[in-house]
Amino acid sequence: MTMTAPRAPSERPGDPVEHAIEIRGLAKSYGGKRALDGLDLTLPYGQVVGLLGENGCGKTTLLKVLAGVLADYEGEVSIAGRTPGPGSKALVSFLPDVSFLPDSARASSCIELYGDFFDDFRTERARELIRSFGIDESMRLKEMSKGMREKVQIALAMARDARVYLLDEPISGVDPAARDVILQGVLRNLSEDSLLLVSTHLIHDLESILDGVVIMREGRVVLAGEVDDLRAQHGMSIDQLFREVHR
Ligand SMILES: Nc1ncnc2c1ncn2[C@@H]1O[C@H](COP(=O)(O)OP(=O)(O)OP(=O)(O)O)[C@@H](O)[C@H]1O
Repeated sequence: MTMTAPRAPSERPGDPVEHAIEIRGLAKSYGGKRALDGLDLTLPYGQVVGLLGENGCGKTTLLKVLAGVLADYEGEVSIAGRTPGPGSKALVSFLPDVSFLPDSARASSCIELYGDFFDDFRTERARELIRSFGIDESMRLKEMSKGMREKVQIALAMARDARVYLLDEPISGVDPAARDVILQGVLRNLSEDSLLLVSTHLIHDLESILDGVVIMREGRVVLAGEVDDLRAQHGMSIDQLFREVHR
């Protein structure tokens, strides 16, 4: 499945286009269980794309392969022009769906940790985001609720100047009233030539910020496209379309 973006002004007709993500025939099994089953996907820079699909269809597995966390897969995968691995991690900001920061650390120490680790990390941006999400950076993570920890992790992921952001279920623990504040913070810090790929079950909350959508089923992509085109073609919201695909 392929999604296209308008040509950047610097590109000339005939130039080879570097896509943010290019995947051909991706397969990944856990023991005998097939989680990804010959998945094809091409995504351009400059978009916010929602990754949708029922429980167990392979969203997290796909994001882990793209992030360079899972290496034993079959097929061809390119992200930001590189094979996922140590070389791609400098260009790709990955937010996993589990808490990965030391529990006893204060948010301020996590900011320092990220600053030491990633050349593209912007400390002031992280501070501003954490503040705008209503978190006191002197708090320890273990004193925070699940939603507060999620906010810190989102702020850290978005404070990098990455080419591709991969967010796995970023706002599932955040209360509905705060979700808009978080999403606006995410968009505010997203450069126009980056790709943001975000997996979610909260289609209704995210639909307004999405340029594109990828719908997965049983380890493959069953539908991908620009949200405006899909809404016009099918005469329904993305939320309704998702339900139709899974009926
Ligand atoms: N570490 C693992 N060991 C064995 N099987 C796994 C492992 N991780 C995932 N699976 C299996 O791979 C399949 C895809 O799982 P994955 O977590 O990628 O789905 P998902 O679409 O992210 O689901 P959800 O929406 O529930 O988060 C599932 O059948 C799951 O049981």
